[in-house]
Amino acid sequence: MLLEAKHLTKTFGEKVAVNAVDLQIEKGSFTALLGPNGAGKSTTLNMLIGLSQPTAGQVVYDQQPKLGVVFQGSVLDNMLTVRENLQIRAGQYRHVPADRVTVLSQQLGLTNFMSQRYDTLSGGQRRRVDIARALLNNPDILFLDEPTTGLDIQTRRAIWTLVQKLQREQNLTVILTMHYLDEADAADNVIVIDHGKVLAHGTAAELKDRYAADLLTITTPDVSQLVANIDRKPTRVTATQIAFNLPTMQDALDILTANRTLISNFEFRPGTMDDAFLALTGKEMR
Ligand SMILES: Nc1ncnc2c1ncn2[C@@H]1O[C@H](COP(=O)(O)OP(=O)(O)OP(=O)(O)O)[C@@H](O)[C@H]1O
Repeated sequence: MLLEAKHLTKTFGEKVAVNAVDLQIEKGSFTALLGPNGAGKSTTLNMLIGLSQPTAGQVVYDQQPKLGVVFQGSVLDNMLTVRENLQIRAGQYRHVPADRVTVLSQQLGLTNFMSQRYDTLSGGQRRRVDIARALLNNPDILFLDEPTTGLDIQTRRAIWTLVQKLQREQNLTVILTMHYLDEADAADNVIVIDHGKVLAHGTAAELKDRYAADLLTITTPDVSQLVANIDRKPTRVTATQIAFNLPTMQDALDILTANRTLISNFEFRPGTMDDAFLALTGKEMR
């Protein structure tokens, strides 16, 4: 185990921001802390990186791994170019190889805008530079606090591809917080947090299996006959449609085959991370 949090707790006055959170992080894994605004994600992250002291509980690191952190707000200088920013930061570490900035700029696709001032970059370009900055000291664990918030969908995908590539190719351990549920698919380990507590954890597929039923919607000329035929409680019935939450796709196939003649159309949708999140927290992702 590379990193373990035991009963991690943080209170601000009366407010319990993080409540006895247990976490286990394996080397080379990709962990996503998922939760709505105010769930306690950033507070947890800040304790893991040592920026904030837990009120109770502890963070235990195996050996002394090097940490890289991408904060929500950038820590780079707007008035300097990308190259200047990275070189100045590289100079603040000991033992950073002379070609590190060049290597990272190639790896992260920054070469075209190295001479551009940081404040003239697009959101996605900035985020890539922020990630390069966090990788200067060749960290064992990369922490990212909501790295894709505020970016458009294509840029978000590009950032995910990049982070996954770093994880796979360099066996980097990645821990991040996120808001967009569809992106949790990339993680090996999704930890759903709300009100400072871990509500569930597992792979995205496990969470979907456990908390997000598949949805079968059938369009039929005879709703009442179909209701009578099927020995399950529908989740929704209209004049022409009937919908069921089902544990597996096989259940959907059974219903469709047995009622073929009554079906004019159907839609089958596997459970999504949004469904799982809704089931776990009782609220839509904000
Ligand atoms: N320094 C502080 N003083 C008082 N309350 C705080 C402080 N920092 C965080 N909190 C509270 O603790 C709770 C958890 O905040 P935190 O920033 O960890 O949430 P989050 O899950 O990261 O939310 P977001 O997705 O909005 O960033 C919130 O209710 C927040 O208002």
